[in-house]
Amino acid sequence: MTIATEAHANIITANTIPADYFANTKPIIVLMGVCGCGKSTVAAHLTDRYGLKYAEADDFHPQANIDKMASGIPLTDEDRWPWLDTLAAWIDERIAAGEAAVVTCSALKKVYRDKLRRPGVVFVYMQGTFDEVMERLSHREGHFMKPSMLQSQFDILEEPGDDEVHVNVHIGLADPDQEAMAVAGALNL
Ligand SMILES: Nc1ncnc2c1ncn2[C@@H]1O[C@H](COP(=O)(O)OP(=O)(O)O)[C@@H](O)[C@H]1O
Ligand SMILES: O=C(O)[C@H](O)[C@@H](O)[C@H](O)[C@H](O)COP(=O)(O)O
Repeated sequence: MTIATEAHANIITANTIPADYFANTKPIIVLMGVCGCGKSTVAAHLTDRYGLKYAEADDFHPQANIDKMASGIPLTDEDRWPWLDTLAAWIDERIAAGEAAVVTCSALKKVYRDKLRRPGVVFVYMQGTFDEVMERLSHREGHFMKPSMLQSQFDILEEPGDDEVHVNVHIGLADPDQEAMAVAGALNL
């Protein structure tokens, strides 16, 4: 059980999860947003606390995609479709096994999220300004995705709409554990 505090409430700026959404399904939490917004960090806190299965979408990219991004070239839709399909297959396995899970995936466009959308899937959108995310990215070391790629991610970002089951997390207000607790509170984990 999560004790949500007032501080946690400020971090969550939208929540469109229907009251009975998890009545028959376990939550599949897709942490989404541009590179460097904090998806993997929050995922680590959530999986530690709740023992959830975890998929990092970067691990599902073919090497060619990683090499392309590492050389400073954004992926195209064609690069992304098969990658999203393998991730969707992983989600289907969790649903078939009745397992709750966390997935970290940029899922920047609605059509990408449509590939992952299933009953029980909730998108947790980590929302920040370019400057807020750049501040985080500029301190991250040892990652193939360089800060110079951030603009290309914002260029194609489509924020989740009210017709999508999602929670918005306002980044930059709290440390990662508090962000994870806020997410857990919003999802009633
Ligand atoms: N709540 C936070 N406060 C401050 N820094 C954070 C927070 N969450 C993540 N970071 C830092 O921001 C950087 C990017 O986070 P990361 O989890 O790698 O993002 P993503 O998985 O979305 O690319 C990392 O250096 C991480 O330590
Ligand atoms: O669709 C894409 O362009 C890629 O998925 C891209 O989003 C990349 O994989 C990550 O952004 C880099 O990894 P982090 O998001 O973990 O920084």
